[in-house]
Amino acid sequence: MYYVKAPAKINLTLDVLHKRPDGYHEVEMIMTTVDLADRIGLEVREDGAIHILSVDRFVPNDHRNLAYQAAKILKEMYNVKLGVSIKIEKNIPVAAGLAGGSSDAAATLRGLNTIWNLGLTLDELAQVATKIGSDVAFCVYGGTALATGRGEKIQKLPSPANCWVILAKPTLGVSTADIYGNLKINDITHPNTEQMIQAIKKKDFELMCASVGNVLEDVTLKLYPEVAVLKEQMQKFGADAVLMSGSGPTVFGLVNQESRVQRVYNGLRGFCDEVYAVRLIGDRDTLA
Ligand SMILES: C[C@](O)(CO)[C@H](O)COP(=O)(O)OP(=O)(O)OC[C@H]1O[C@@H](n2ccc(N)nc2=O)[C@H](O)[C@@H]1O
Ligand SMILES: Nc1ncnc2c1ncn2[C@@H]1O[C@H](COP(=O)(O)OP(=O)(O)OP(=O)(O)O)[C@@H](O)[C@H]1O
Repeated sequence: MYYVKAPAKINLTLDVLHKRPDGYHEVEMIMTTVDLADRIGLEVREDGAIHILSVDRFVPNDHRNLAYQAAKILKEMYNVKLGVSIKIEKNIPVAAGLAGGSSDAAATLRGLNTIWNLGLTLDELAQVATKIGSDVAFCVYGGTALATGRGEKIQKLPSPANCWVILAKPTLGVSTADIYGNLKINDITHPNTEQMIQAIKKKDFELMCASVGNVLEDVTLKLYPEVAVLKEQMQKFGADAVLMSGSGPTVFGLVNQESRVQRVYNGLRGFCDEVYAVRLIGDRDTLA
């Protein structure tokens, strides 16, 4: 079995510029990977079939799985005769705003490139990724990046100031399409993406905390008030910056002092079953 790591992402910023004629939203967002990861095991099959093995009851075991779709598209595009068995060990919460499915698909692309001996570059794999979902291209590279277009155009950024990330996921899943669908374009407070880029380049933790922003947050908070409560709790327990990731409902807190990590983590455990204290990975080389 050949294993590949599929880390979760958080959005340090997420801005929407306008709605496009194709129904997608033109975005400008900064994403970075954290060290909460699924593990994808791949085994070549001589019969050409694609099989998914997953024990998580929320993760589909068939063609609906994004890892399955990744294998199918890659196989068709490059006329591969071999098949694959894909084992998914799920650690990233599902439908959480952490790109779990997208990262599984991206890891599958990277892994198949190796075990099917395709010799493709990451840029070529990212092209394939855009056919699977908007977040998959970013997940092919990992690290930290500015994503534009519908999320598939990736410009690499250096890794930000290192810090702890507390993730808290309430027991509800959200539909990304619903959240974008409820966004009122004329009623948006835009985050300062340029300032966040400067904060990352200077490895300035305080400026990074001052620059976080996600225009989807208000939409999700209105639909699910429990997410707002979680945000307040995270602030109260002393995180330096608190934001919802992606379309939610996971809320993350940035903390740079190790002594405060435990306080925020323990405080939230009282309110929320799924709490994780992880570190920013931020650097794409860690995927290699
Ligand atoms: C919320 C984020 O996760 C932030 O990173 C992404 O923008 C969404 O990425 P994703 O889950 O990979 O999204 P996709 O699977 O491509 O799209 C799901 C649905 O979200 C909406 N969608 C997604 C991306 C985008 N730029 N505009 C949209 O309006 C569309 O209704 C689409 O049908
Ligand atoms: N490998 C996979 N892991 C998890 N969910 C998957 C996978 N493949 C397909 N799905 C489906 O995708 C849905 C969304 O799951 P996912 O965990 O990717 O959401 P997300 O973290 O909100 O993604 P994003 O942040 O990219 O919007 C799930 O409800 C599930 O049915």
